[in-house]
Amino acid sequence: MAHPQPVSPPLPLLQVQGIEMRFGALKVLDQLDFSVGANEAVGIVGPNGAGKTTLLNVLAGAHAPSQGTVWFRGVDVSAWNAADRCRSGIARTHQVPRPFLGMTVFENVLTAATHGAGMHTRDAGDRAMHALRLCGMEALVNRRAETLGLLGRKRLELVRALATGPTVLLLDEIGGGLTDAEASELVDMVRTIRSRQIAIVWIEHLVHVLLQVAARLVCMDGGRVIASGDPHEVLSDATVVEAYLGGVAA
Ligand SMILES: Nc1ncnc2c1ncn2[C@@H]1O[C@H](COP(=O)(O)OP(=O)(O)OP(=O)(O)O)[C@@H](O)[C@H]1O
Repeated sequence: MAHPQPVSPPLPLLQVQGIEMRFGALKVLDQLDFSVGANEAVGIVGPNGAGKTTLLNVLAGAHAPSQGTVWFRGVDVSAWNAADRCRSGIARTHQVPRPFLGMTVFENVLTAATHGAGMHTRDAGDRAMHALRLCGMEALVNRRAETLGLLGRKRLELVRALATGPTVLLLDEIGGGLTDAEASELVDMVRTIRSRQIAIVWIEHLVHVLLQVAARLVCMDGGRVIASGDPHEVLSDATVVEAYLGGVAA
């Protein structure tokens, strides 16, 4: 009789293990472990200074940690820089959108596809238009980025990240400064992106916005993960309530 083969759990898509990140004497990430699975949507919350953006920078290759390993699709990418990681499928947005202000919306997205993803101009043009259409920004292609308001710049930031062809998208507080109605538009865009089987890691202080997308919530404090799991369970965890919610349950 054939014996059943042991089934190994799927490898995480993107994973960090034992990460320590210091800025001089300040230890910002402390033996941190974190992972996101293929197609997963993970939200990250935590008090100011918890190390959330620093973690995103380590995942994206913008910071080289003093210790620890970063794995992407089972490959050790710890020594890869941000450009190499972007080309391999790790895209990110910044807390403050950074479009090329003098360029049009289309040129901004095209540049993401050519420089971020390393595509040739013709393929990059198709990729850029596809990303713009997917996110409902095709009517704005000829607008100069400097004429866009905050929501428009945030939407453009998302489209630029999408145009690099990511497998995982790292979002840093894209909801900040928006009204609830504007944040809903971003949520719709992120959901559309999710529907293309792109994993999401989203840092956000607007928890009610984050919960519309995140299937798992991670709470960080003091450079460590203090809770991870079902969002509502994490938000009622006593350690999270104390560290993040000022002692008052969400
Ligand atoms: N480049 C840097 N040089 C020195 N210190 C830094 C640097 N980047 C971050 N820090 C410090 O590291 C700590 C963590 O910062 P980080 O931005 O990762 O926190 P965060 O959890 O994202 O906070 P917030 O919610 O306020 O954005 C803070 O004390 C910050 O001042």
